[in-house]
Amino acid sequence: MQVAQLIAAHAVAEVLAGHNLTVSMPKALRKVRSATPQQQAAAQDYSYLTLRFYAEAAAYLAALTPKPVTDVRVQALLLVGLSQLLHGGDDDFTVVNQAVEAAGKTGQRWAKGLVNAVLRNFLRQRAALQANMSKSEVVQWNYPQWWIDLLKQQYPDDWQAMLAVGNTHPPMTLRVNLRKTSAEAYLQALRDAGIAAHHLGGTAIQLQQPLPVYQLPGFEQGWCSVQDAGAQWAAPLLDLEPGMRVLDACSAPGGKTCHILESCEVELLSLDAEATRLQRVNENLQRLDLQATVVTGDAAQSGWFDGKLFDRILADVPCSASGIVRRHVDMKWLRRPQDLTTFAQTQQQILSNLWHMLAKGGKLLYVTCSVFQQENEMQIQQFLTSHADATRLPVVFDTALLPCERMVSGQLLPTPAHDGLFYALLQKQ
Ligand SMILES: C[S@@+](CC[C@H](N)C(=O)[O-])C[C@H]1O[C@@H](n2cnc3c(N)ncnc32)[C@H](O)[C@@H]1O
Repeated sequence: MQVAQLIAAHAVAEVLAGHNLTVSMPKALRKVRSATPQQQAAAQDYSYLTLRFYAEAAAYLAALTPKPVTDVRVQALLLVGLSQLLHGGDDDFTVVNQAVEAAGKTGQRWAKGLVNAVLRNFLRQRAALQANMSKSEVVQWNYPQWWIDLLKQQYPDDWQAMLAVGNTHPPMTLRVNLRKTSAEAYLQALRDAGIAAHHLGGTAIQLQQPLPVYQLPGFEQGWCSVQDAGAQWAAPLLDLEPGMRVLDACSAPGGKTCHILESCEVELLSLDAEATRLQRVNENLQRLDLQATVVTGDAAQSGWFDGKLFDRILADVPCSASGIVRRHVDMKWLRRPQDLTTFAQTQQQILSNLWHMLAKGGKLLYVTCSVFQQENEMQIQQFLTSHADATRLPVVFDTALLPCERMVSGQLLPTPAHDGLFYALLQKQ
């Protein structure tokens, strides 16, 4: 798997240079076009592993190299190898041998010798290195200090569990399309296909192991979609009735748009600022055999609005993604504390603009996949002080329908069963 390590090193180096993994991974894969699907999948796994445990791997690398490694690709390859030795399931010597082979392909003659020496020294000195390893919280938890401090302050009872769950493999959860099948029938179809899964409740089924979607029974026929259980709360909370005019204001790739349409016969406008991301909405609508009006537009502006008020608005606003960090491991290292202020401003602009488009008596559901209160509770408090015609309704999660293991006033805390999302329901007087 030296090819996989090499691709992972390309991707990790790009992230450490400030680029998103969603852009860096395809770019890294294009550099090694001969990689098999298995090597590509392994490269993805190694990149995630390295970014999940980056602070720890970087601390070991610093302890093992008297001078910093200046070549970014060789440095990234060492981080990949160390992460595999620390937290991967592969045999130690296979990891080292493959990393040495991969180093030979970096174009640096000295790289093979250095990678060999560093990784073998790690294996030899592991116990002593571990004993002397930094006890800093950054190394212990593998998050930046500002992130740890903010969670400590905002969740004094839960911060450790939240950090720990963010470092685990995310579950793969499906939403069964009740227009085509039932949860019981789909569970049986999975069993018949030899796929282990269990019913979380309502439309949510969790797989024991993640799988490529083409292996899922009836995926192309629209029997199911991939959607975290926490995200499956949006459609039920909207309290939909047939014939309602509904806006999904930040809709791409269309998970919640499609869930709304699977749940109820409504007239839906699916808006997003990014035209390329809206292609995914169209693909999902087509696969699931659903209809919506899909429009490119800025939810913080009104140019796209035809003046007909909406009965329901879903505002699944752009955010830090801190509640889904186990799915977007690069975010821990790419986000900066000041980003929260920028997101909060955009979120407030979107919320205020959409409020004018809501009919009297109508409901707006504000959603983020963040756990930071600047984007969540504080945002809603600020909105309520400046909008006297807004009433906050309680967010009631019906746990007979779906799991909601830890919830604090609309804030779903991330758990093994679901991601961390925030929900606030506002009604116009
Ligand atoms: C959290 S994602 C939405 C996920 C989607 N609701 C789903 O369930 O699949 C946020 C989306 O907001 C879009 N976005 C960001 N700024 C926007 C704006 N000003 N107006 C409309 N959409 C925006 C992004 O392109 C992104 O697709």
